[in-house]
Amino acid sequence: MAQVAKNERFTATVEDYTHEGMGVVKIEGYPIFIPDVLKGEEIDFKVVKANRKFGFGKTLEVKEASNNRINPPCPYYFQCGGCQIQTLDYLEQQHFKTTTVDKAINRMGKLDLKIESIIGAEPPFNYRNKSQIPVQFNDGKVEMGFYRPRSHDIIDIDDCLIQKDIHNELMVFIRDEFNKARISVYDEALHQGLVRHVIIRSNHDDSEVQVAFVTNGKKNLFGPVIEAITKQFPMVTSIVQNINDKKTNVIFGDETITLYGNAYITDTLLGKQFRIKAKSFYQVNHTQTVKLYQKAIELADLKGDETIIDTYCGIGTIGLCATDSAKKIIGIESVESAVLDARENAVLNGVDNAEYHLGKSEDVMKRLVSQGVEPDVVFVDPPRKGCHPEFLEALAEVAPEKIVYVSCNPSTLQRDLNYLTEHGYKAGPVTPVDMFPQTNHVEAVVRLELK
Ligand SMILES: C[S@@+](CC[C@H](N)C(=O)[O-])C[C@H]1O[C@@H](n2cnc3c(N)ncnc32)[C@H](O)[C@@H]1O
Repeated sequence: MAQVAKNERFTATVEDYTHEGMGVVKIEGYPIFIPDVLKGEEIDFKVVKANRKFGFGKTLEVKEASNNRINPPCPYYFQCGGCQIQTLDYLEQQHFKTTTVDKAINRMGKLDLKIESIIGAEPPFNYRNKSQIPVQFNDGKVEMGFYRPRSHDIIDIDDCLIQKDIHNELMVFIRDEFNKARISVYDEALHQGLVRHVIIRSNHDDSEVQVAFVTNGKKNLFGPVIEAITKQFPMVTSIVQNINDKKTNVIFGDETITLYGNAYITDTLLGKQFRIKAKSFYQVNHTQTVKLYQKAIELADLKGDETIIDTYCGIGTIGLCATDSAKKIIGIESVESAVLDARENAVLNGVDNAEYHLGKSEDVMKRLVSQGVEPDVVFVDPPRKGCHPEFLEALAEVAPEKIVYVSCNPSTLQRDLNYLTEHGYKAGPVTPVDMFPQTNHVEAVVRLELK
């Protein structure tokens, strides 16, 4: 393999994409990763970093552009770390994501599964129903926006193309109100000042919106800001303050206080009602969640008399959407506010045979197995790091007839599918779902059945 040096210049054709959406070129077999270039493009580039096995480059000129190249529609795209693939048109984005799932599942692992066409989003903008907006004080004013890539430097943003319009309107309004009220803002380096983040979350038709102020300490200086917000935005039905006084990158702290209205907002999903508190997980793209859940429910193929385990269940959405007539629904979730929401959501939807366990899936599942629980179907929807080995062990031991695995990380999905297919299961086709257009993230869903 050739070794290249920093600042060396080359001309090459982009051969492929990394799973992060960067283009891959090879100089005598040595791979160099370059952002914002498309497969098939001929580019002049310079090497900006050369490691032993791979390097990184920066485009100097696109000599032959792909037909799928577009000008990023967002003016902040080249500074902001929120989106990674806006130079790809939506067709190419979907192609990239389908291929990413295929490579993760089939080329890196021992599996040979069919990858279905990705379930795309229309339109692929203004979908995010949750915005986590860091706040900083700079040049005599409050700034709110999103971080530059790999940094905690905030770009002051007026309009983010992937978050819903109501979020943009509120973000700009709150920033102005913070400036008017001279609100104290957190300084990360000094660990001083009050407001760290503003979190905005809305339901599908914007009839209920929550604003959460995450603060370093308990001071409540928000009276005038709350008055202004609720006067201008009557759909804001919940304003809460979450206290996070730790030196940490984790956004939420332990305590949440309701400042105005309810502690939650309510959303409708597949005809069911869901209450969502600030710290509970809820899928960020409502339209795509409906399609993802419909696919997961289709794969579960329920008859109505099953015992269902919904693990990593959040506020109970998948299990409660899946059926009106299960024998029993057992949810497992590690975040307390989500478990409390899930219990309320069962009641809200008239379901009296659901129980929710607070704890880690790996611990609760083992306990359920030792108590003799015999699920027919298990929904598994873990965070990016995938399932804990002890959870998978317990799952294989209890051996439900069907497992429906929803994943937001194809590489941990592949690892967990490998385990389950070596322990008695056969995996079906994998369906990618584009929950996060303009970013390099991709969701996927697959059914496993006992062999
Ligand atoms: C990707 S979310 C899915 C939630 C839900 N199924 C949905 O569709 O909204 C993953 C959930 O797993 C929870 N979680 C993370 N680690 C966990 C663990 N070890 N055991 C149980 N739940 C966990 C998170 O709090 C989060 O609610």
